[in-house]
Amino acid sequence: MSKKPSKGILLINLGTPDSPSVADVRKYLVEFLTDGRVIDIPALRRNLLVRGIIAPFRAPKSAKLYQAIWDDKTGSPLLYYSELQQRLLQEQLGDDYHVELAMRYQTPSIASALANLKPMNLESIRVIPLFPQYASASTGSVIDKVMELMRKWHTFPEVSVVNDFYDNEAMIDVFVENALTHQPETYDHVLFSYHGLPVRQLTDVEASGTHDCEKAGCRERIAGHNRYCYLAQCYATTRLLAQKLQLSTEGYTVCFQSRLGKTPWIQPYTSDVLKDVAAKGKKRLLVFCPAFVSDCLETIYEVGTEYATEFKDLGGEHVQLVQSLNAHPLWIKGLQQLATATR
Ligand SMILES: C=CC1=C(C)c2cc3[nH]c(cc4nc(cc5[nH]c(cc1n2)c(C)c5CCC(=O)O)C(CCC(=O)O)=C4C)c(C)c3C=C
Ligand SMILES: [Fe+2]
Ligand SMILES: [Fe+2]
Repeated sequence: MSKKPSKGILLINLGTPDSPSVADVRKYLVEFLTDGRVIDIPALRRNLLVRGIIAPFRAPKSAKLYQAIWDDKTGSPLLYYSELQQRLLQEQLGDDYHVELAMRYQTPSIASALANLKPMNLESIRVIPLFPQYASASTGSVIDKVMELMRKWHTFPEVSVVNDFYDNEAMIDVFVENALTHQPETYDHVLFSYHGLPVRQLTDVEASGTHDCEKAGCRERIAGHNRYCYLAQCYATTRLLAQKLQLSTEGYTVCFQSRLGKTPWIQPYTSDVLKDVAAKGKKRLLVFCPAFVSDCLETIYEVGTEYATEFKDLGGEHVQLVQSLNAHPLWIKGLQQLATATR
């Protein structure tokens, strides 16, 4: 007879449309982009902008991109790999644990995952937002939503949250192992391309509300004052990867992709870096996307197709995306460590 679980683990990733149809992509974009932590402008303006302009114009274009990465059998790569991670982590943790998966936007929802966990009368629930580096727009939004929903519970198990894991050893080792399958020494340059963010979303990283990455030295070090700065965490992840790969500082560049809108986002932008490295005569690029634990639209399409085409148009020869952590057994061990560690 199998034991009743006493501990709950809630894995939460960003979310993906239910299908690559324009209607489902529009529904996804509306839910995602009307989140005040993602587009951090006053609610009325945000709603008008997203519902009236961004979603109607972006949905048909994004739907085409989703159609390009959608698998006939397994659907969205992000959901496919997230479900695999949930299943494999459950197998790894055994009967004492119950592992749920949720998406911040669309399905499976955080509300449904919590509704599954609530009647289990668990001793503890650990929430693991699947974003290695902390940002208010990603991890912050997940925690906000979980708190909003759990606030209504009458009794609480012991609740804990993993707020970041930018230096997780298993994560670093899997990216390195995946890169080694491509013989990194045969590339002219390495890019570490992270998801971008509007610069203004980093000012509240310090309680004064005046955090400035250049003054705080976020590209060089991570310490108490910039502990929760997304940019500082991206550079810290990069230093660990570069060290393990024995890359010289001239051999790689950190950059930020997926910019939306006209306000300044954190720089350098990946598309500008592609121009720079092409102008320097580099022909073969190896690209890591260490802000994602699963391959998704931003890795498979934006890097693997869009940036690869852009680079070739600039005179480059080849862009090789390093596969994400996906269902790598060592990453499942990394998840197990995040699920069980007390730190
Ligand atoms: C203001 C806009 C956006 C912010 C801020 C933002 C932050 C952010 N996003 C991720 C992770 C993912 N984003 C993905 C897709 C995606 N992101 C935005 C916009 C912002 N993201 C849009 C509009 C989209 C949809 C696709 C498109 O239309 O271009 C994905 C992929 C999802 C998938 O289905 O495959 C991920 C993952 C992080 C980690 C983050 C903050 C650091
Ligand atoms: Fe995004
Ligand atoms: Fe910073």
